[in-house]
Amino acid sequence: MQTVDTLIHARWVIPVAPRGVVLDNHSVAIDGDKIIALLPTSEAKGRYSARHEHQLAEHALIPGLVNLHGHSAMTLLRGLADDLALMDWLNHHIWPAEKRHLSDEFVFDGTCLAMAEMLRSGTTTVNDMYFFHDAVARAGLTARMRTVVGASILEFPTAYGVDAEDYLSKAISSRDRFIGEPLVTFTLAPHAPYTVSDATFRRVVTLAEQLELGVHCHIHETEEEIAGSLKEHGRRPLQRLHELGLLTPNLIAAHMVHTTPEEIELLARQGVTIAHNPASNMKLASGIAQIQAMRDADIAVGIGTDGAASNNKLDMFAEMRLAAFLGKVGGNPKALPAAEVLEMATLGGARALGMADQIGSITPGKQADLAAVDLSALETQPCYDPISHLVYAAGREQVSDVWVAGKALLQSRELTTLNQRELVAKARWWGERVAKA
Ligand SMILES: CSC[C@H]1O[C@@H](n2cnc3c(O)ncnc32)[C@H](O)[C@@H]1O
Ligand SMILES: [Zn+2]
Repeated sequence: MQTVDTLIHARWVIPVAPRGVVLDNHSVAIDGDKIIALLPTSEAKGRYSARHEHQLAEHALIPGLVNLHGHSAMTLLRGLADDLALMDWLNHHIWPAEKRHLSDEFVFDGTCLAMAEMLRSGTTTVNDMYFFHDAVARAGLTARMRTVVGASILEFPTAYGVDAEDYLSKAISSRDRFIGEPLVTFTLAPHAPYTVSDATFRRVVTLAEQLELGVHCHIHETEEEIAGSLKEHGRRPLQRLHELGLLTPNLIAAHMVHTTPEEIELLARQGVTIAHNPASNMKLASGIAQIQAMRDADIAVGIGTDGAASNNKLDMFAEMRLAAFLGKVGGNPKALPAAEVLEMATLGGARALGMADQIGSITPGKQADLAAVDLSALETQPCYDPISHLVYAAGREQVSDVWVAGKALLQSRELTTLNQRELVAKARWWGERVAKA
């Protein structure tokens, strides 16, 4: 008998790679931060003894979900401005509120609140993009959630920086302070083609190459963005970014709602990856991204929630369902089937982040980032196909347990690293200040 840290016995294990596989009555053995074995429960019980053993008799065990595009701290601005188009929402509501209220403390508290919500929804990795990068990283370390800190860069002053040089230097020093933290990594996050100059994009390309950092940017989110670029630059944003050298496999393009067939070919040729944000794209009336066409072109696509002020949930189960449904509204019911959508929400995100060797599937040798979903609820009975239920029927409240790097962060729906009561009290406190101003 080999002693390991944790043994999880599940009714179903859905490893995600290979796509669509459901393993009945299987177990996952974890030692330290890694998955060391995936095997039938009958064999696991004879081969391993464990310090922590979990019987998940009616659960599906899946890789932790990867939220490929978020602005975590915007939980504290949720519900402040709804039913608006993107630029009206940003210019007249969100940017003024961010200018008035953002601080290191606001971003730390808002990000912890978001992480609590995400962990309770089975999300184990967030690819964030916001201001006060140290606060985001500290929240990730506090929650022990896998965090990719998108160090935002734009041209105009905010509560965090004065100009592009200032944001860039803050990005680099934040990244230097957290080097060596296994759960925290950085990307450079130029906000969007309409807020970042050619010169700054060129600096981002050079720095990303020098420091081996990914790049995360909102691109082709609205028709207005494209019209503005044609007027100002004489070309569509994607063409402009291509000429500036941005289009590489290191780029995560968030939204990419409006694309021509030639642009999909270009994205595929350049190896750009996409963060699909179905709820935010619908709520801001931005449009429907051509995800099936992108998948047909072999583009890596992951799924994101965007911020809680434009979604208004941080619920990857809701996003999976919407992604599958939006895939079909063009008339093809076979577009984006459940198994492919689950793959997008896990391995697709991991691929986009360049982390597919570490996370995104239940594979021995990878990090033990896992979520257990209790399918015994009446809403998910009977169960012919757990992948169908995960995408089409289950809700985030059915997530019972979550592990990141082998550590249990949610146990029977109780958070272990974050204090739920404190988070609620702080959210109320911030809410009163925001409502007053
Ligand atoms: C530069 S960091 C984040 C910056 O982006 C704003 N934001 C939030 N959601 C969106 C979106 O869908 N498109 C563009 N910008 C967005 C957020 O409020 C911050 O100012
Ligand atoms: Zn966004």
